[in-house]
Amino acid sequence: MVNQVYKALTIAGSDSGGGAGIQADLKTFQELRVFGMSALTAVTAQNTLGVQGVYPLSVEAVEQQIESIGTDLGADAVKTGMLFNADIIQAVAKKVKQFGWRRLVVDPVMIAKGGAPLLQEAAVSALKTHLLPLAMVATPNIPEAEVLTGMKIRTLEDRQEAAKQLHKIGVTYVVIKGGHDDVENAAVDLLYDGREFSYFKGARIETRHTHGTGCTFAAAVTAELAKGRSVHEAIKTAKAFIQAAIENELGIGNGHGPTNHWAYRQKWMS
Ligand SMILES: Nc1ncnc2c1ncn2[C@@H]1O[C@H](COP(=O)(O)OP(=O)(O)OP(=O)(O)O)[C@@H](O)[C@H]1O
Ligand SMILES: Cc1ncc(CO)c(N)n1
Repeated sequence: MVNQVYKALTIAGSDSGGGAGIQADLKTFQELRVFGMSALTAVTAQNTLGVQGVYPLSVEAVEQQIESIGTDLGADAVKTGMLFNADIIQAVAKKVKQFGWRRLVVDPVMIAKGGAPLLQEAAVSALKTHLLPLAMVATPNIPEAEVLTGMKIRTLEDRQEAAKQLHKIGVTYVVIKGGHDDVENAAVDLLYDGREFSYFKGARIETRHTHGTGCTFAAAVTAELAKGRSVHEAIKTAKAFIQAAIENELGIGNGHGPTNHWAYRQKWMS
């Protein structure tokens, strides 16, 4: 007998270097035993040193890929990453509504670690108007939460206030990640569900190999949601997944290397 197959779709950009974007998402889905599908929004020429080129796809190409998946395979959960421009964002929102996808994780990717823009400035308002209100979970890092709310986030109280604002926009569960906030050698992610705050804490690891941490974390949340887990459970697993992936660095490339997507599985096998 075939076990139940859970399916997740990622709508994002390709990272030729394999550490972030579509590649990180599909690897993470696979590691968590979820069948991964993809709709590409852009191709990036990228490695551990930076982004050398960004080549967006047409709106038609994005829509058709989603249509092909939605009309046949279906998806138990959907993640968005790099969407690049307002037209693509609107098209993705339209398709998410068309197929009634409720388990939607929006990772509002804006800039790569080296500073290269992965979202046009004019597209921020499209994200707020069209896509975030459909999100079950949104996973901004602190700089992204600042852009989305127009706030400066310095303290934990600021982060809580930003989470409340994003909840008002229509995000059901807001996660503001703490990778950029060094508090007592910990990396603490905050979750707001509209009523209370929860905190997911991990030891901060001193490493330069953090390329794709955000994509990998959000992909792990998506995979767990595809299996029907609660948002709290999904974030707990995602935090353990990214912690193992950062701790067991691969040390490849000459710059900010990728995380280790198979570390979490090895931890349970050894
Ligand atoms: N040095 C670190 N040690 C431990 N955990 C970390 C570290 N850096 C990031 N994390 C964790 O990794 C996850 C992703 O967080 P981060 O804030 O780095 O995302 P991001 O900035 O969106 O990543 P990306 O560079 O891929 O865009 C979070 O769970 C965060 O707590
Ligand atoms: C394609 C792509 N998506 C997301 C990120 C953010 O890590 C990246 N560097 N590249």
